[in-house]
Amino acid sequence: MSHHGDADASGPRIRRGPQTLRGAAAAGPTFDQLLLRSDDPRSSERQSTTTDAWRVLRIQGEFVEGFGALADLGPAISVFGSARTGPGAVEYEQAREVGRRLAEAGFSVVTGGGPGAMEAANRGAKEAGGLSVGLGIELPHEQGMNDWVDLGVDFRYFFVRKVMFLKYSQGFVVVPGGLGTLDELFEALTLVQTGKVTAFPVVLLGRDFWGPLVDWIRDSLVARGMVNPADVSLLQLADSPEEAVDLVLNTVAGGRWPDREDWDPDHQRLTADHGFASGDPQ
Ligand SMILES: CC(C)=CCNc1ncnc2c1ncn2[C@@H]1O[C@H](COP(=O)(O)O)[C@@H](O)[C@H]1O
Repeated sequence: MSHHGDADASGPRIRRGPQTLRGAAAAGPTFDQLLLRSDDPRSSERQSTTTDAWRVLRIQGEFVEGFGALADLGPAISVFGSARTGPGAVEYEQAREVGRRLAEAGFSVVTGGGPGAMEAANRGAKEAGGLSVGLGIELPHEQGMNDWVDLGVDFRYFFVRKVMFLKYSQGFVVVPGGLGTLDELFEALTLVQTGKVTAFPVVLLGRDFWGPLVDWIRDSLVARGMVNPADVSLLQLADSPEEAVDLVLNTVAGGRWPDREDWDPDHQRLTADHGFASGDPQ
């Protein structure tokens, strides 16, 4: 599935939806770039309106494809982390162990499908015989889905993809990462804080890395009344992959790890005796 090396042979490539573009053809923008750029005020408004109306249909289609591909996923946990954490790094091995332990517990492992910590978690899941899922994103000069993804879905739009992480997993494990990782982490926290999703565990693996952020949230944001103290308790810190997986699964399961019998496929959630409400963003 990987196309590593292609870029060296024929120059950088970009993916635009189903298209792979190289050379002169790769000069164009991605779908996200097209959507998010402001209109040139001199261009005709009518043309922009027409283009965006069509774009809405494409966005709808992307939701339909994503929902269709993931509907039968079963219990799943998403793992987020840096795209730049390479094999051999402590964080890479930790993400791999998280993937492995989740798979051994019967959970599918969902990542952004890219390199680094995403690849590591997919790898751990696949090595343990679990279902390894990648929700990829079209990025300029992106390398493509990592080799350890069994079920891969590529998205053109970041926001559509983010809905999929929330809707089809019952908790997040977050290993060290940068802006992309922080975005995914804070989106989950905001949705829980505002009641858009409930009972959604978020576990941060790596106390040294995440501790100062959690301290800042508590000492600065909570102290100034900008964050409700109860919402900080949504964040759980873990020192090891084993602890991270225990924390996320115990929270999902209300103390007992679920198995497939406990899964209600019609509602994409664990059955009521687990106390698991919904991972479905409104
Ligand atoms: C080497 C490189 C930048 C590759 C980019 N390739 C990517 N492919 C898929 N998801 C990604 C990629 N970059 C960022 N993300 C998303 O943002 C998070 C990582 O961003 P960051 O490296 O922490 O900020 C991941 O959990 C993933 O969901």
